[in-house]
Order: sequence, then structure tokens, then C-alpha cells
Amino acid sequence: MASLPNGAAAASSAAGGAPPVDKEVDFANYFCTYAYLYHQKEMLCDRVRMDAYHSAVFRNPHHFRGKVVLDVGTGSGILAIWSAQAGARKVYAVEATNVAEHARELVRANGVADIVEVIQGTMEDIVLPEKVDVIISEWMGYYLLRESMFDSVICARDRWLNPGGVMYPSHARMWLAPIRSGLGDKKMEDFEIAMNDWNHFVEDTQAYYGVNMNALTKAYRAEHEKFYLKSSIWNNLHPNQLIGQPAVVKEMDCLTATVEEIREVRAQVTLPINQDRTRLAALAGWFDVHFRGSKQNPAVEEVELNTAPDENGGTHWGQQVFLMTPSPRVNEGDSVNVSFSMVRSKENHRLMDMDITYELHEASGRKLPAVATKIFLE
Ligand SMILES: C[S@@+](CC[C@H](N)C(=O)[O-])C[C@H]1O[C@@H](n2cnc3c(N)ncnc32)[C@H](O)[C@@H]1O
Repeated sequence: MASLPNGAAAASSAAGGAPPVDKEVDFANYFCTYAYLYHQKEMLCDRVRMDAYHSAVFRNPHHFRGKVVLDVGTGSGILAIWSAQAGARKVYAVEATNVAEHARELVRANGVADIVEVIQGTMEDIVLPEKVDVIISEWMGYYLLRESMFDSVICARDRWLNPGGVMYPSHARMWLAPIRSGLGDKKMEDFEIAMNDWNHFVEDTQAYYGVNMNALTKAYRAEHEKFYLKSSIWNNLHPNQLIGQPAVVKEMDCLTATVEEIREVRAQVTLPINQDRTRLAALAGWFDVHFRGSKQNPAVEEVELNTAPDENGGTHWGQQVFLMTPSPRVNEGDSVNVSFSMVRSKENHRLMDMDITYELHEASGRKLPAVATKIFLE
């Protein structure tokens, strides 16, 4: 997970006829934060994430013993070191940023420098001396696909994975669920406060310091609607905020997924409401990934990394909350038909633009008019 500047112009997607990636911009806007240990630490502190990868590797040593492993985006080097400890013959640990230096040091200090070779460079550019049996990577962004790092894993897989090789993780899913939540009220409050500040400039009978600011009111409102109301909200929800059944909006086999398939995700799902006298305040999105090995070479023990709402606190990915305004009253037995699309932003291929249309079907048979919203996953 990387912090990306809101709406910053960054690289465009290189795959499938899209304009080529501007690497300098991509380094300035995307890779920069990963170079810092404080940022790697945030991921190292996520115990749900760490436990899942650790269990996946050490409960399935047959995938690693005597094998050649590629770690895409090694960061601190942790997954590469585990792969070596699990018995890999050779591990190529590829990292774009200067954190590669720290990874090298950690590899040396943990006595696996004869097995792990840290290579600084982007996955797309580097050349390996041999094909690999396993690709391990922690590539997931908010709501799975933000950051578009899975493109680099696909590139690695298509260039370097031996036939019959195994992906870690092997499968991924995106989920969507209806929630009740006070988050929308807080957002509205912040929005009104910000709008009121502006209104002070405009309502002043005297011009503000001699300048009539009203000409910019419309632009200011549009900007603030985008950042306050139309951007998704990061949150670690409590499971009791869910008011209905979650549904899968995307499933991926990491061994066969293509960039085309993830550049645009579209789905239509029905979400049954299972609580009475509440409001559909928002939809929440999260993901899970699985470590199952492959059909030819399955895991002895399948491991799941789940970022769903969790009463024990969840993960650094949290969930993404997409506010529904207006938020209709709902009751048990109602259902919400959702038509969902998530497409890469034109300005920055690592951010996502979402279109969500929801239509409430009441248990009584009454159907409310469909409401369409545009939301930015930034
Ligand atoms: C989410 S972090 C994971 C770090 C480490 N593997 C871990 O699990 O703690 C992703 C890392 O991949 C690196 N990265 C992303 N895209 C890359 C690419 N195309 N080539 C090389 N490194 C990349 C980033 O700089 C970052 O350090």
C-alpha cells in the first residue's frame, strides 16, 4: 500500500495500447514512499498480513525446497528471506527503490546472502539468468487493485515463471457489502464547514480584501464535492456495521489473470438486506487473497489473507467506503441491486474511478428509482 498524491498526474498504463508509462513521474508519485523504512514498517506491523504470508510459506515448504523463487517488489526483503529459510535454492528479490540497499543488508544479517540476490530495478526492465518455480509478491493495494502493481506481477509471471510454476498468492477476490455507518455524517459536516469558510468570503457585504470572490464559488464547491463526498473513505469497519450479505464482484486466478481483465472491473450484484429500520449509508469494498498453490501442485495447507471488517482491528488496507447519497431507509427483506464499475483513472493509472448505480427493491415489491454515483478511489 503506497500513499499516492490525490489526482496527481502520473504514469499512464503501458499495456494493451494505452500510452507508455512515464517512469520519472511514476517514481516521483508512486515509488517514492516505498523507499523509506517507515513505510515498509507499516506493512511489517500488519500482523494479519505477516501471519498469512508466513503461514503460507512455512506450511507449504514443498513449494520452496530446492526451488528458484522470484520476489516481485521485495521491499525490506522479508518474503525473500522467508523463502530462503523455507529451503529455496535461489531467490531473486527485485525492488525498484533504494530500499533494495536495506534489503541487501537484512539478507546478509540473516545469513542467506548465498541464496537471496537483491536486484535493484523495475520488474519490467530487469533480466534474470534463469526461469523460476515460484513467484511470491505482496502487490495488493486498497480494494485490491489500487496501485496497479499486479501488472508488474503479471509481467514477471509471463516472462519468468516455469510451466507448472506456482503463484503466491494464487487467487484473489473483491467484495462489496451494504453498510450503515456514521462516516457519511462526519463527511457531510466537514464538507459544510469547508463550504462555510468559503461563504464567508462571498457573503461579506464588502468585497473580501477588496476582491469579489464569488466567481470561484462554483469551482470551489465542485472541488470539495470531489474530495469530501466523492472520494472513497478508508476505514476499519466493525462487522456489526454490515447490514446485509456481501457479494463477490471480481475473482482472479493469479496464474492466468491478464492486464485487460483488471484494467476495468464491471459487475452487477444483488445485496440482500438483513437488518430492520436502518439506512443504507454506504457500500464497503474489501478483498481477500488465497495461497492454494496450483492444480498441478496444490498447497498442503491453504492459507487466506482476509481484509473484511473484523472486530479485532483488521489490516492496514482496511475497507474502502463508498458513500450513498441520499442514503435510503432499508428493512430486512429489501435488496439492493448494484451495478459497479472500477476503471483506471486517465490522469493516473494507479488510481481508480468508480461508477456505482444502486436501486433499492423493497420487500413490499416497491422499487425505488436508481441512483448513480461517481466515486474516486484515491
Ligand atoms: C507492498 S510493498 C511489499 C514489500 C515487501 N514485499 C513486503 O511484503 O513487506 C511493494 C514493494 O514493491 C515494490 N515495487 C512495486 N512495483 C515494482 C516493480 N514494478 N518493480 C520492482 N519493485 C516494485 C515497491 O517499491 C515496494 O517496495
